[in-house]
Amino acid sequence: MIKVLVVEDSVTVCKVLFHLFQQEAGIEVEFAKDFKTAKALMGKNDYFAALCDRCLPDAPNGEVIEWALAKGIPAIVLTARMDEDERTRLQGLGVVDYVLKENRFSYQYAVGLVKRLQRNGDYRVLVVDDSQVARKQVKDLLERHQFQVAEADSAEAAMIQLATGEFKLMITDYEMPVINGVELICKVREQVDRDELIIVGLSGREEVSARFIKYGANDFLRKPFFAEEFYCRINNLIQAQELNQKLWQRAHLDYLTGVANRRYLMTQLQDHWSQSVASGQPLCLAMLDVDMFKQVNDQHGHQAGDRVLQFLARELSQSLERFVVGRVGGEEFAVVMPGLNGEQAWRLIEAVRRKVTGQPLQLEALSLGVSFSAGICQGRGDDTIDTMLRRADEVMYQAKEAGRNLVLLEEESV
Ligand SMILES: Nc1nc2c(ncn2[C@@H]2O[C@H](COP(=O)(O)OP(=O)(O)OP(=O)(O)O)[C@@H](O)[C@H]2O)c(=O)[nH]1
Repeated sequence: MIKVLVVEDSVTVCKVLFHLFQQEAGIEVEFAKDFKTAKALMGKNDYFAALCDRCLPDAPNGEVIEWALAKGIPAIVLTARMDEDERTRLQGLGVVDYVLKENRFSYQYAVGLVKRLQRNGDYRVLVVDDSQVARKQVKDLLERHQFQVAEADSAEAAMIQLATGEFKLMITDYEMPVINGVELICKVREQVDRDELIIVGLSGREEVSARFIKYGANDFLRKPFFAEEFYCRINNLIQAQELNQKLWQRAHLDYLTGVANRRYLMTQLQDHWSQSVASGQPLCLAMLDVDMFKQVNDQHGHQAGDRVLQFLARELSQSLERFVVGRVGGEEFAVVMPGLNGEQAWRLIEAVRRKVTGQPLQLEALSLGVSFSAGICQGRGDDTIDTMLRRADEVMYQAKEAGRNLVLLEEESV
């Protein structure tokens, strides 16, 4: 939970912001109607950010903004008017942004900005430039928007840092000794695609801008650039990437449990099977079905049934981190286990069965015992993914017939 302070003397603006913040989980908002109250609150509370009215009865010239910044609180300015001089002055002070109090979209933008800053805190950015002064300028801008920033003074140093795979964004200059920014992008793109790492090129040379994009940058900025444009571009790129990730998740993951959906599991199974055939490494497939699941729904309701599915999916994902877990039907899950032979796969799934049956699921006052039956087969030379699925399914039904709460390995896979 983060705490945000709104310093604003207009009751209407406070009401609108209160309403908008209330819809956001994880943000607590406090209000101060004047500079004096704001100072007292900032003195005793830790604020993640402050939305500060530029003109208050007891602070008509943005004094509250400077006060918040001096306390290390990121400040977003609320203002009725803005001109070029004031914009430059505010940027110089180091504010996050300013919001013109025009309409409800302005306030939505302000609330969205707080959420953006909160998420930015999880993102690492690499700034690549041989000039320390230029690196510092970009780093300062990024830190103002809460990004975690690392620096590299050459393309070679950047490649080493990028190998950690921790970065969301790289901002690179063009002109650097030995390897320039465009060459760096070419090298990076051999390993990491546009969805995994956003790259922005910086250059004062017009002809370089297009080359940045052609060779794999997501965007570029001409130097010298305005801080406001810099932030708009970076935020847009990150929002687009977040949206892509959301779309990817919707297309590939099961909405209820968060594990792979049927289609994604099938493509993963196909890929792993092709690799297994090519490498000669074993591949096992397990099909799991919750026992007496209809009874759970009938006796305790559909919601309780959903909780059982979520519980099992969580247990499977946690215990089988290295493998692909998917929900392939109502109460049916599958696990793709490359590199394991039948015995090894059986031991692993059996360990999960013991763990699941050993800890009843607590649903408020209700304690629900959950168990599953599973069938495992190891891929053979003449298999397709369909024959593997059929064989694992058949063994799973044998486990059901044998009394449930049982993991069986296909005889031929022993
Ligand atoms: N809560 C919930 N139930 C689901 C979902 N999808 C399928 N089901 C239910 O899963 C149940 C499956 O029941 P059955 O196939 O008869 O199997 P079972 O009761 O688990 O019995 P055995 O498999 O023989 O142990 C049905 O009642 C479906 O309505 C879901 O997403 N949520």
